[in-house]
Amino acid sequence: MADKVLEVEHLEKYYQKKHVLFDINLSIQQGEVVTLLGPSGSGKSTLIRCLNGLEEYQKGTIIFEGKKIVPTEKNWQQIRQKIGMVFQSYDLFPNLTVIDNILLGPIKVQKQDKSAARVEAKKLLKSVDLEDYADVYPRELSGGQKQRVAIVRALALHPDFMLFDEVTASLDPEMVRGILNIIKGLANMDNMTMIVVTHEMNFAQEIADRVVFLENGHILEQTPAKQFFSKPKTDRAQAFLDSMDF
Ligand SMILES: Nc1ncnc2c1ncn2[C@@H]1O[C@H](COP(=O)(O)OP(=O)(O)OP(=O)(O)O)[C@@H](O)[C@H]1O
Repeated sequence: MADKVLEVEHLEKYYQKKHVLFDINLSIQQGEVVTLLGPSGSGKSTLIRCLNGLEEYQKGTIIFEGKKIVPTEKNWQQIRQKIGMVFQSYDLFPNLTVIDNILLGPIKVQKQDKSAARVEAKKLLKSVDLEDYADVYPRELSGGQKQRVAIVRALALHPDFMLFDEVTASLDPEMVRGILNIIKGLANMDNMTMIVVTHEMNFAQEIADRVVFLENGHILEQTPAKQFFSKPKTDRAQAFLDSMDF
């Protein structure tokens, strides 16, 4: 049986008094691609931010590769380096060139060898058709190009686990396919474990091994993707799929 990468048990999350995640239980194996689906406001972003240590949580445990993720404890920065995250909003540093955005983490945080990290960054840029953009600033890039840089920046840290949060939501339609194809390529790599939050149902169907369906902060079902998209277990998930027009 494949190794367990992530184990979430009885997770509860509040924003002040607002209870937003309820008794979340989730177990992900190495190489598994999970899409996290659910209506707007159901808690998808909050859940993956908790998994990456970006949000504190109030109850339960998150164990990543055998280590507990607790944002208030010292070791979480180290654990987090193994988890790559790409957001809807790119979050590139505007005052750094593309290559410096990519190299910041590998060199400053991970202390990778500078010249080797640069060679690898260039290779990764080439893999997303941006080899000529290493020395430009983010403001000179289109949304799709910025998102490709953000993906490369995450990959340069050699993550074991990737989290994608609505990464095509801010993009013009003609940019979306290119980004989805890159993620699809990653999903097909052996041993790349990922959680993808998306509203692109055809894409979710193409890449997912399993669907986790969230509503109002509760996991209503966790179903193999094939089954989910042909006949989900719950009426709520069926209603969600019916509303998605795909
Ligand atoms: N920083 C915050 N402070 C207070 N409440 C928040 C905060 N962030 C999110 N929420 C609330 O938590 C709930 C879950 O939000 P979240 O963004 O996780 O949902 P989502 O499923 O990712 O939504 P969407 O698909 O629209 O991005 C919502 O009710 C939201 O209003």
